[in-house]
Amino acid sequence: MTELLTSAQMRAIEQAVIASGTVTGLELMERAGHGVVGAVFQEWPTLAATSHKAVVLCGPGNNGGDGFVIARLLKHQGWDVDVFLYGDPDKLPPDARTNYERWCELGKVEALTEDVIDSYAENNPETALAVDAIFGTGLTRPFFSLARVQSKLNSWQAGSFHGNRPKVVSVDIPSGICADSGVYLGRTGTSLDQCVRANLTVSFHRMKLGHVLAQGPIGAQKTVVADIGLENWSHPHIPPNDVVKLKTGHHLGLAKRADSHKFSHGHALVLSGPAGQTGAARLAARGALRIGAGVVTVGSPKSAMLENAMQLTAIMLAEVDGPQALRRALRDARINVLCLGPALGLDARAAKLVEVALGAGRRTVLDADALTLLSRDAGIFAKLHANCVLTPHVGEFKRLFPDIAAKLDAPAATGPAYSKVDATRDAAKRAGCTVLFKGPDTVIASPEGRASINASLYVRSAPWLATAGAGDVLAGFITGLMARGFAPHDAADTAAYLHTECALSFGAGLIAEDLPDALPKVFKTLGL
Ligand SMILES: NC(=O)C1=CN([C@@H]2O[C@H](COP(=O)(O)OP(=O)(O)OC[C@H]3O[C@@H](n4cnc5c(N)ncnc54)[C@H](OP(=O)(O)O)[C@@H]3O)[C@@H](O)[C@H]2O)[C@@H](O)CC1
Ligand SMILES: [K+]
Repeated sequence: MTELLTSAQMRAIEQAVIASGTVTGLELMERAGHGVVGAVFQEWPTLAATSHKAVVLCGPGNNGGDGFVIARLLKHQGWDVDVFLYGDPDKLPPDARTNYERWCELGKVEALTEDVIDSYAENNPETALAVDAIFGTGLTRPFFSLARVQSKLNSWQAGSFHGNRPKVVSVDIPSGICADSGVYLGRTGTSLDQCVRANLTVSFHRMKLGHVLAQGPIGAQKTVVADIGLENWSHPHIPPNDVVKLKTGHHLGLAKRADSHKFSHGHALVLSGPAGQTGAARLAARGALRIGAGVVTVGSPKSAMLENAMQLTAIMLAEVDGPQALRRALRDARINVLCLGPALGLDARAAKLVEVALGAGRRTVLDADALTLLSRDAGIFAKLHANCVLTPHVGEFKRLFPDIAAKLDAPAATGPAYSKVDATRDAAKRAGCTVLFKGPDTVIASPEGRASINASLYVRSAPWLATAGAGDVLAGFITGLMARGFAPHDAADTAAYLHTECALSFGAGLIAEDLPDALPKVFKTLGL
């Protein structure tokens, strides 16, 4: 796990460390500049080998201040550096102003206007590096007057000026992206083309939420984090649940004890749909078994018993034709988790099964059709409890929480914009249970405000996961982990992490059946 910070949290950390007297804001800015230059040289060793030409675009705040530091450091290494400033130098905040003045001893500063890039790119084809230090975590509203600068920077990088393609590095976050939401703060209806698209983004201390949410990763392309010496100042006065965690492969708690037996790892019951619609439940059941549930049973309607029996081996089969049968099955207290939804159906039987399952109060994963049933019946929705996990994709989320989804979809005119984390937290609070809101930026939130993200982004990008049945397997993974005793939130974020790892491990050509079977290899990689 690592933390993803908001702008306000980053500012609080920065202010606390400065107030402690251990470091000044100016020193932090210097470290930030060094961090960017170091990251650039590491990313492109040819740039480190000899001096080149760079253009540094500075904005009116401390992001611009970092830009002046970078310009100075490159100049000291023999680079030819041109610097542009958007805004009035006299209005720069103190540390940025100091670095502006230090730069002025080395070179000139020209005004950054809308048309700068056109003429600059025409006249400076040898430029190897463009530094985007226009706005960072302080961007709170769209900056219309520079919209052309951003889009021209993108075309330049794409080679539209005589084929010259400078590398673009964004300082902290691509200018235009809201650091708290990843939302591009642009003119309504403008395209993302007008957000800076970097080749590399260098953030400080921790990634911000905007690096993994919404359009942030499209702008950032690749994000690295520079250490600016704030490590022991993680989050003073910031309540732990306010800090969003990015799931990583550390401390997943997946090892099994040598002296355990199958029932110490729980018994999951996955309810199947009618004949002809049984594959999804079996995918979920296989996922639950592979991830380590001790026993998994598919509860099948009478009509589908033969169909299920012909395709199940290690997974058990029980006839659960309707709500009465489910009540009977639940007399077995060893069944500690239920999974409902994958191709369950949308008829009265299915609705009744969801109602009975929720009434049992056991750990319950609700996916697919079960989510649609919840969105149709407020009475059933009201039965959700803290042991449930909902796993909506964006369409299901819209049906379940239409007002929250509308707020998330509304074009953002100001920052911090309402984010997917905000939306998932609000949804979890309303539902009274854990919500896993799927996407490349899967957000998991619980009613008390805890939130984490599984990012299938950057080097973990897993486009082959967009395949039929992958969601059923994810529901099964969560089910299996809850059977093993994981709390709902932990089960959901660990399952989402492993789901992506399975896709990455299998690679191209992945179909849903491959996901559970990729788990042993993933476990081995994790040292299990
Ligand atoms: N935190 C740390 O530990 C460290 C932070 N560091 C660096 O500081 C950066 C944060 O600096 P920051 O707070 O000064 O914000 P920044 O992004 O430069 O912009 C704010 C300025 O832009 C203005 N402005 C905003 N929107 C606008 C618009 N649409 N159009 C026009 N103007 C607009 C806004 O004006 P205002 O809203 O006040 O009117 C204000 O003047 C951070 O990203 C990192 O790079 C590092 O040095 C090391 C340690
Ligand atoms: K920037």
